[in-house]
Amino acid sequence: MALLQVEGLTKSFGARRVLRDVSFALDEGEIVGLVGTNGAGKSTLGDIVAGITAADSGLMALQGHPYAPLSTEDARHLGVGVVEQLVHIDPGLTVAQAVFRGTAQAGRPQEELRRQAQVLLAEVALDVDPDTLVGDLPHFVHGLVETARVLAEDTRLVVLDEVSAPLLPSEVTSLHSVAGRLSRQGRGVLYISHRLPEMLEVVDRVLVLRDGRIALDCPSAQMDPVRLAAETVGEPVTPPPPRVASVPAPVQADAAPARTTPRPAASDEVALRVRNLRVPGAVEGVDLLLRRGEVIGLTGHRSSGVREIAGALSGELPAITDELLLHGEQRSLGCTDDGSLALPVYRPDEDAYGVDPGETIARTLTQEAWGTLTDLRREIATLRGVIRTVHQMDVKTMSIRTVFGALSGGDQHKLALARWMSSSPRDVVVLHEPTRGLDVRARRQVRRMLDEATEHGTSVVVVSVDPDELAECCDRVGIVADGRVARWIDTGELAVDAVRERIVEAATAAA
Ligand SMILES: Nc1ncnc2c1ncn2[C@@H]1O[C@H](COP(=O)(O)OP(=O)(O)OP(=O)(O)O)[C@@H](O)[C@H]1O
Repeated sequence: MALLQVEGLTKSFGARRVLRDVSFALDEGEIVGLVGTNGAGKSTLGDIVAGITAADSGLMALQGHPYAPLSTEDARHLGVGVVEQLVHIDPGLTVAQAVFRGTAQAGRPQEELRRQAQVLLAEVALDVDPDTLVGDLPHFVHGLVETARVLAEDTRLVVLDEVSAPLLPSEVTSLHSVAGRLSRQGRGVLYISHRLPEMLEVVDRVLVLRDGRIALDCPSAQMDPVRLAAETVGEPVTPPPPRVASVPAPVQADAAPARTTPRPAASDEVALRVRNLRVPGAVEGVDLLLRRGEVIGLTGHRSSGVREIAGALSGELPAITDELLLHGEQRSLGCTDDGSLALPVYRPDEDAYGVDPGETIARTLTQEAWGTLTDLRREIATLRGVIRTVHQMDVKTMSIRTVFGALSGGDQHKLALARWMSSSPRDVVVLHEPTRGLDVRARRQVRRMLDEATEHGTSVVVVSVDPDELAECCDRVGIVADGRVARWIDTGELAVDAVRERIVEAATAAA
């Protein structure tokens, strides 16, 4: 008997029919991957299973009994837990209180909860003091706190909605160990992710949600990331084009044969030169050279200093250098005078991206104040621009008057990034995880956005945990360890998966 049986689920939001006829089964001890494009309805399906939202029609059964949860509490009571894509935990709670909130143990003495929380946090490989306030934790940790909360309960089925999205490969491995343990205990896991190569390492079976239906239900052993990406979007997916080398590169055994429209090479002009960058207690002496039109990546473990390097460049952290040149001009760091460097920085997990979630797509993407559009031709051009962006980014919506907050997580991120890229000065920018939570097509679109920006002379520093993102977007990737760049990897003429492997290897070796 299946642990969860789903038959003919449908769900619409207004005129948008998201789930048309979804049927699948998930067995005890099975880890099942759920993939689909942004806005395909993965979270909606996960939310229905977890009692967050109700289906319009269709049936579910849990261990053979009719299952129609009225709320998350109801679902939890029946043995179904969820870690939502956008985790909201009261920042005033301690980690121990957060782990046990809403559970049967919540009323137990604090010291007991503290001890139990420590065990659960170790299980999700989270090295934080249970007395830490949630508000003092970095955002990426919240999903792991929620995962510990699910473990605290006697759940039979767990929905993990993009929990891996902000995690380093080593942290994803720990998450996978948790999923493996759940599976060995006979519990089921519905695992939603856009990080396909990693997902295929842990799931037993993969479901592709397309056009409101399960378009493919396939054992993971018969699937590879490229085919899965194609199944997700319903057409073949070409790898992103490489940078044109200014000097022809020697042919490599793992060179990518099929990439055709290359990104133009960066110019020789230096956009940013940093010598001996130091951030007290975190960065020991980093040299950076960023050419005009170049995209460099930086990655490393949480304590490697990578975030602090980015923080220093954006002027958020006090730092010192022996030399700092921005387009040949001497600059200073970490001070507030006119000569200080404060590179514009984009982060996907900033509160609602600085966007009002109740504002329409049209207004969100329109840079001018709405009331000032008095010239009809300009107004039409502006709205055309909005529609073009929505199309290019493949945003699933019925109208540009849809409010931003009603879009799927990935669609929100795409538009927020497009808005940010078009508004910030096109010079040198820092992007944190520009493709986080995006489907393969949207990732290509972001890559095109970066190509366009670099063609206009913008130079980019990408800070990321995701080896695929770094391999797809960057010309060079610096592996940061112990406050220094331990190694640079040239993505040059290599195939994306070969670059990815090198990044993972180098990052693991440097950790
Ligand atoms: N509360 C809501 N009100 C209106 N529309 C909604 C609501 N929740 C979801 N939708 C719409 O349902 C569709 C599916 O959203 P969902 O979040 O399930 O997609 P997803 O596959 O999880 O996407 P992503 O990969 O971007 O997270 C989207 O078009 C979204 O705009």
